[in-house]
Amino acid sequence: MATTIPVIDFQHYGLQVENTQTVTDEDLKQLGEEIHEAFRTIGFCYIKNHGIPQEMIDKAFKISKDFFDLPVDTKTKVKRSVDSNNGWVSPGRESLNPDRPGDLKEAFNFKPPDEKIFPDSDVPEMGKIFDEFFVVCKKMTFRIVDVLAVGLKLEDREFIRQCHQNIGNGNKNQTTLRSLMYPPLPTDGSILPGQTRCGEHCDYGTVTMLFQDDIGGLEVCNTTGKYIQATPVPGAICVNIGDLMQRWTADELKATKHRVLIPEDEVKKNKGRQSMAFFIHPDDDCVIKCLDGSDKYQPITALDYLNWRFSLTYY
Ligand SMILES: O=C(O)CCC(=O)C(=O)O
Ligand SMILES: [Fe+2]
Repeated sequence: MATTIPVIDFQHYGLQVENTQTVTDEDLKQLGEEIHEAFRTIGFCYIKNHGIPQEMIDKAFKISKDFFDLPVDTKTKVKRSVDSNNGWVSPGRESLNPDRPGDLKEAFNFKPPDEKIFPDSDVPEMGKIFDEFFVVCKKMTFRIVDVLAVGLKLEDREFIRQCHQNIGNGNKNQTTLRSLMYPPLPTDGSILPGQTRCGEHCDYGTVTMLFQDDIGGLEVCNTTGKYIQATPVPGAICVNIGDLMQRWTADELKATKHRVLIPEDEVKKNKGRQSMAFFIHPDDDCVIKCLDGSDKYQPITALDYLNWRFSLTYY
């Protein structure tokens, strides 16, 4: 029974390994087994030694903070548009658990090549930093799905990677970098009953990479149905499976519910929290058909599936 989130060491297949030809089958098999076991049970793992430079992560957090600190009027100019999902999502706009009041968070979504979404005159470097970060996250995605293909014992080890070829081309793939800000919590009693930082939900896509600051608060539902802390592990990325991957693998892998509650600790309550999620989706026209041939779920394109999920989140 999985009651904790395992840490998987990517030292042999992180981005620091430039020439992947040198990676042994044995190393890949080991990683494949570890990631498969994590996603088959708790649906989450941490990846350490991933090779994404810490400096890049820090810069993306810093520039996001500069953005969220802008006045509401300025942020409103780059508000999320329904047709692209890109842009600013204002506080309370989303309830990831529709049974709860609006989440106490704001967010900024980016999917290239929509450069016009950045508030260039107010935060000049934002577009460049997000672009660079997106590219490196894409590279890391391929490492993760390669390992997953090995773990799933797919005949074609490149199959999942090929289904994600168009990441970064927003006209063909919906993979999105989302920066999140959970502001310090109001002390004036305005928090509604049941309101939280981020309601219980599963992610929609195949895989999510989550970068979080050191405040913590993310909780993951383990196999016993109990929520456990996904305490930030310095330097590690928190990685999880989304509903579409569960569907694709005919429930062999598990998309796990997670949430961010209001901290009980007064000091943490008065602090903001930041995280960044890279939500990975297959190419829009990729038909998601159960990999085991069971047809447990009807085949559906990645885009149709995502649009259906969005229609339940935003109304
Ligand atoms: O901020 C976090 O730690 C989690 C955010 C999350 O789960 C999401 O946006 O889907
Ligand atoms: Fe999530």
